[in-house]
Amino acid sequence: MLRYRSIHSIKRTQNIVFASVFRRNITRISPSISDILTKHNIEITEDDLKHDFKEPLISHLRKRGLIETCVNEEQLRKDVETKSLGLYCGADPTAKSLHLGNLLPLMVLLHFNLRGHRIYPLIGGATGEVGDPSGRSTERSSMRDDIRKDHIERISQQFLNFFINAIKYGKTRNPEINNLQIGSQELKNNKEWWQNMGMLEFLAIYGKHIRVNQMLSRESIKNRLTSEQGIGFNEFTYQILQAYDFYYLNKTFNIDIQVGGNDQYGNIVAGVDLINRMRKVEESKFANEVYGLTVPLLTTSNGVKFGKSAGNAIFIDKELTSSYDVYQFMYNTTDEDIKKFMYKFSLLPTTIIDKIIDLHNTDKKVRLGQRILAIEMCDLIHGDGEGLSNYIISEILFSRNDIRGNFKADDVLDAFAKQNLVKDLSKEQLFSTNIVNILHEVSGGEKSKSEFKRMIKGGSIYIGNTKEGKITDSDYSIKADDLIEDKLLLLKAGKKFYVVKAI
Ligand SMILES: N[C@@H](Cc1ccc(O)cc1)C(=O)O
Repeated sequence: MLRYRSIHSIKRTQNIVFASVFRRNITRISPSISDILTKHNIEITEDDLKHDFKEPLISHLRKRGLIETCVNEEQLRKDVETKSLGLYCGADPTAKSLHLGNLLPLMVLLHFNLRGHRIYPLIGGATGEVGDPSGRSTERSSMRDDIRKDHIERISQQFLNFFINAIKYGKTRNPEINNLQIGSQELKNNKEWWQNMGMLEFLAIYGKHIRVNQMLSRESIKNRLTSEQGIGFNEFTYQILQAYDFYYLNKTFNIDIQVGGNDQYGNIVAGVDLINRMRKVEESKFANEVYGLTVPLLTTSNGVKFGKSAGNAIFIDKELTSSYDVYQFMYNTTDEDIKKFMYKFSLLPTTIIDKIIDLHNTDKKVRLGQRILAIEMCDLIHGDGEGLSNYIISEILFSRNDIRGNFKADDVLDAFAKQNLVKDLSKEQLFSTNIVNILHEVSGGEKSKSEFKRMIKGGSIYIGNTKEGKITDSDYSIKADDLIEDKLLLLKAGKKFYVVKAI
């Protein structure tokens, strides 16, 4: 039963009753998102919170659209519910930062981790030197050693931060996660085992178990063989390196599952094959089955690869892509893609996502779905509260909705403080002089007083973010009423906002 309606259809009195009933359940969720849900009368019940964890994990991941192919699915469905499994997913240090496209396999690791399984993100310190031909039509250009090292350090840190943050984020979206026994997380670098491997040793022990005809039949190789440029021996042998990684990790750390993008299918299967062949040779008896999982290649409804904006990747490193840009990117999601992306990247209960989407569909212009999706993505990557801050900033910049009454003064101050855009001024100072002096002061002398006077004449100075706040008199002095919650003053000069904290 849907216990919510569009805000437009609820009478004020009803609204208050609903809100107070709902708040009991919702307050256990972060205000970053619960305030919006409450405002739209979306109730979260205990059943909603428990629902996803009652589903068998593989079914749940399929429902969330996180699985494209699954090697040995039938057995995996059983093992995942009864055993503690280890999973790994690798990324080569080809760029300074992971990007949104890399997050999908990490979400699979995350869901397993929440249910107690061990996860091992792996940085390809060794494989990065060779270059994966998967999904590429041309050869990778080589990279300087010092640059690769720098990438390795950065991506290793991003891996660790991602999982720490994503789990924290998860707890703010579903308190049920606090009751779970979360699995361990350990970072690996395949340079660790490759740097001591001798070529002779490798060929003698493993070479004969790796079949060249199978290597030639992989999609990524076939395409390149027929290309004019051909394929270098390094890229041709890449799949062996990844196959051996899986074998080594399975034998040494009991890692049972490799997760990757759909273009990694060939490399993952190569690993499963090598493990099975070596087990026969080594006569290992009690070993578990091994598994491969690939996630779909994410494309948008416009047919472009997800995670790129004007051809550039959206990075998870804040210094390369600000969280505000992540928000804007996700806010531009088409209506058709919202559910798909929310299922994949949010840890909100799926029943709540369904309610959000139903409500979104009643009035798409409101862009409720885009807003929540953008908040979810920012909070997942950069921490709870980031999304709300960006939501507030973009509402102030682009919307005519009065922020007074819609946002708490502290949240607005917090949002702008993150961008270093809040200026503290004492109330005595604020109330004792005219608006031109205040503007001059808060702009840091960026514009002269006469320029501000001219702007007032031209009608482009406002208090607040609505038309009603237009200032027409250069001698106007700020009143207590102009402050929001007695502490926030928002000034708009042309396209620019100045945020003042009255102390
Ligand atoms: N080949 C993977 C990275 C990787 C490297 C080593 C592995 O063992 C696993 C995965 C990629 O390019 O995305």
